[in-house]
Amino acid sequence: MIANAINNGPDVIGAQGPSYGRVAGHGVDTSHGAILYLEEITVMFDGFRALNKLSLDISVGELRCIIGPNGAGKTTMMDVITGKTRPTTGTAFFGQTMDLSKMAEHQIAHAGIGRKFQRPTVFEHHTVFENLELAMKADKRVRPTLFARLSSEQKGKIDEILRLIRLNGSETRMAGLLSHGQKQWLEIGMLLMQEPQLILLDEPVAGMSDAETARTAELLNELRGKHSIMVVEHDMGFVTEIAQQGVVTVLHEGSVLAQGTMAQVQSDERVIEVYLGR
Ligand SMILES: Nc1ncnc2c1ncn2[C@@H]1O[C@H](COP(=O)(O)OP(=O)(O)OP(=O)(O)O)[C@@H](O)[C@H]1O
Repeated sequence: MIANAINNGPDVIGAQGPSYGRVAGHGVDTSHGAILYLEEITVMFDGFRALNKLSLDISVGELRCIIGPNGAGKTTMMDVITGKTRPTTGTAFFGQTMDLSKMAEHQIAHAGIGRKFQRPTVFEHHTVFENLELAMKADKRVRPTLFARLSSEQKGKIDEILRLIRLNGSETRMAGLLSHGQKQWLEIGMLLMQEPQLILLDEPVAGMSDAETARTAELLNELRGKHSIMVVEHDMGFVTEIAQQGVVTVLHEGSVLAQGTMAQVQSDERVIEVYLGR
């Protein structure tokens, strides 16, 4: 199945854009316009339905925000997408051909789904630059060993990402000395180094200052259209900033309760009742 997908060849969109900014490629067949299809996914934990016939599609280049009350199933959904949790029933496809339920976690990561967990996990005893370099070299598609010199193209890519994550000028700082927000940006940069086709961000602004949250919104708005991104977040101000006119999905009790623009879901009585009106 994976081999077939790879044979479909690259599907590079936005090749004029920045080198990290490829929306699709590396063999993901997105010919029907979607990068992710979840269909009727149910996850049972000891008789409890964490996901209940959840169906959701993400389009190529879309920035999708997922909101919903605690326990709605948001993390479980990301666990299904990344192979950490297997669906009890239902199907999950990456592009047209990759059946995520048949792939191991490392295969899914290698196929191009990158996930950032809530807590930053940077290499604290390495510099900002080294963290980005290590992320690039952890990418199995890149051949050189850890000790190989960086090509000018690779250096250019790191510089571009440093600017994007607002850490240019801080490249020689130890990552352990960065603020919480800067560590989160660095980790987003490390994800971008690997050019994932789909990026999953779990509560990226939790614990950030207001200024850091605003800069994170700017950062995500810069990534808009260049990557397919799914963001789970409780901070409604932040979601409003990044959702713009795009689709926001509200999860509740393991399924989609409502879906639409931020304005539409904010005025939906059911959403107010179970989440926003609390
Ligand atoms: N491994 C597990 N075993 C049993 N129940 C689980 C397990 N993982 C999650 N659950 C339950 O499944 C439900 C969905 O949890 P999940 O963490 O996906 O929700 P969430 O929407 O991410 O919540 P939050 O906003 O608090 O992070 C919760 O009721 C949770 O207690």
